[in-house]
Amino acid sequence: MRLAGHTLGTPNHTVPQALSLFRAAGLDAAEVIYQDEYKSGLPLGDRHSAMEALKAAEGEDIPIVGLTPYTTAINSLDDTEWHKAIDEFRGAIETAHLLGADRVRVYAGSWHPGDTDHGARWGQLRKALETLAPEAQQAGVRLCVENHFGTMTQTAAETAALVREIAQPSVRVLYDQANLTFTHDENYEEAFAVQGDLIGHVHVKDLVFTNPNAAFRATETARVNASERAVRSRVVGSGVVPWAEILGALLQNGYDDVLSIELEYRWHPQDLPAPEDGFKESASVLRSMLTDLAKVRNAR
Ligand SMILES: O=C1C[C@@H](O)[C@H](O)[C@@H](O)C1=O
Repeated sequence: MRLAGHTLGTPNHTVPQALSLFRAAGLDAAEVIYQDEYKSGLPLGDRHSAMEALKAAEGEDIPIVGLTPYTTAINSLDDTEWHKAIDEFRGAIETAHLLGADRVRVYAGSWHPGDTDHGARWGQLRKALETLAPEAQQAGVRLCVENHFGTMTQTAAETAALVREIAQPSVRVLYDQANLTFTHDENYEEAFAVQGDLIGHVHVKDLVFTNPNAAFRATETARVNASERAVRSRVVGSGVVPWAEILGALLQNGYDDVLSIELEYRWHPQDLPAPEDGFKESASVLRSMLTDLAKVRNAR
């Protein structure tokens, strides 16, 4: 497996500074946010910033393997909004190609309690992915639909259903067990049962519950706001997500690729150590879990 740092964890670093931090933390690669006005991200369609990031990535020997747009309007019923969202994804695919990154995160539109027209919005989402899939394929990029609250694929079952409906190799699942855990959806065994064969990318983070019985609620998509949280973010290995077992299940399902460490320092810095320490600790915990798994496998 290759360990990547996600720039969600480095809000106060420019992209080149974040790449240097990831190298110092012992990581192998980077996933970079693709969004305007975020210090640790690449602005939409900004070729110059992308080329600077590429130069820094080559200098640090930390390849940028993924981009993370925050676009949500791919399930919009408004034609202008929908086309704008498609164009944003086209920009992300083109930028990923320029950087040599082979994956782009996809939010399955926007979907919140009380929203209506599920069928029509799902149709727009399908149309968006069917439009973008061949373009992504051509660019050597896979579109990874995340298990994510505030979208139409909060659960693993919904994510798998969408990806199976699209049925294109360039559209895969972005597996995020921490999201599934704090929304009280599938546990890892249930998640693998429905989407284990579809995984194209993985986000790694951890948490503890402050109130395990509180029903999940999020009015936003990019984050759960402070007043709605029933969890605290933790460094991988010090929360409730069973990462050693999940890594074993990933390998068993044939996923031996990037694990992207998503320290949620951008949103919840009070819960986490400074990124310099948080990424180093995460890398060391994950490497030790992987070493233990390799020992067990070799002993068979
Ligand atoms: O799983 C996630 C949690 C959010 O905090 C973050 O903004 C988002 O990008 C994500 O992937």
